[in-house]
Amino acid sequence: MTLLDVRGLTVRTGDGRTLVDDLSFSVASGERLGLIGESGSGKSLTTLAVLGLLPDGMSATGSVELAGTQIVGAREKQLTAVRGRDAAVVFQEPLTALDPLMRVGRQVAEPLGRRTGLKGAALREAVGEALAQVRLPEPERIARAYPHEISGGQRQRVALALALACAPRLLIADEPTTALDVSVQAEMLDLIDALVREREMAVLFVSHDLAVVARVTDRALVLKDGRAVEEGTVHDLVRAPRAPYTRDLVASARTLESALDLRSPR
Ligand SMILES: Nc1ncnc2c1ncn2[C@@H]1O[C@H](COP(=O)(O)OP(=O)(O)OP(=O)(O)O)[C@@H](O)[C@H]1O
Repeated sequence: MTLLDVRGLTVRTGDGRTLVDDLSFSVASGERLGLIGESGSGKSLTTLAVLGLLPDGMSATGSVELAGTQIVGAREKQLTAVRGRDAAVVFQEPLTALDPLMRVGRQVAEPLGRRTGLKGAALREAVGEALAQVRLPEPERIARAYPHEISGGQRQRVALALALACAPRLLIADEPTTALDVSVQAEMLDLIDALVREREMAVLFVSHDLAVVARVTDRALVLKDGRAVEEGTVHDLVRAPRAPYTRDLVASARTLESALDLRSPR
């Protein structure tokens, strides 16, 4: 069943510049799609348009159907119902999702309580479980902490717990590991992979890094200057890229890889 169906999505600025141009793709329930492209290619604007969160002054045309709701032109009330329940997002910078003045546990308790109806001690226990599920050590301590009192990697796990608290059918992850140290990045990717598998969620995974996309998704759409240049399985994109731009992406990912090979014997 198609969960997200994007047809002819175009995003323009108030002064008429086209930033995303006639983009079409779909994600089925439980499927994982990567959006890949260099900085400025329109990946973030695409994810924001999917959630009806475009910045003021920008407008979307075309069609974005998320679990049967048309997002383009939807009223705020409809959008509020869809966000969280049908799709939740993890951004590159976890502080965009977290309130700096609220303890972590309370922030996770809000959506969790709304969805499950739990209160008091039962809700506190569920919050602890939600934090443990994203493999946070000492979940009770983390629950009592303010966002600035925990590490960047821990904050990103909390942001993931927050997104998962609503049990969304689609997880949108927009460069969720780009701001993290390389060692923490790999753990985060494995965590997303495992949680998505357990919960049979669909994923729209955005990254400029082909190696990162390859780790989490099976299929990817390559974006350049707001347009789709190629779509296919990650396997085919890597083995036999058709568009020159995809070839460049694969070549630069390989250059990085071979730099590692050269260094390893030393
Ligand atoms: N609020 C805005 N006002 C005007 N132009 C914008 C705005 N946000 C993004 N853009 C422009 O739209 C284009 C696409 O931006 P977008 O953030 O979607 O790219 P991206 O692929 O996600 O890149 P990055 O990985 O750097 O975030 C870029 O040229 C960017 O400069």
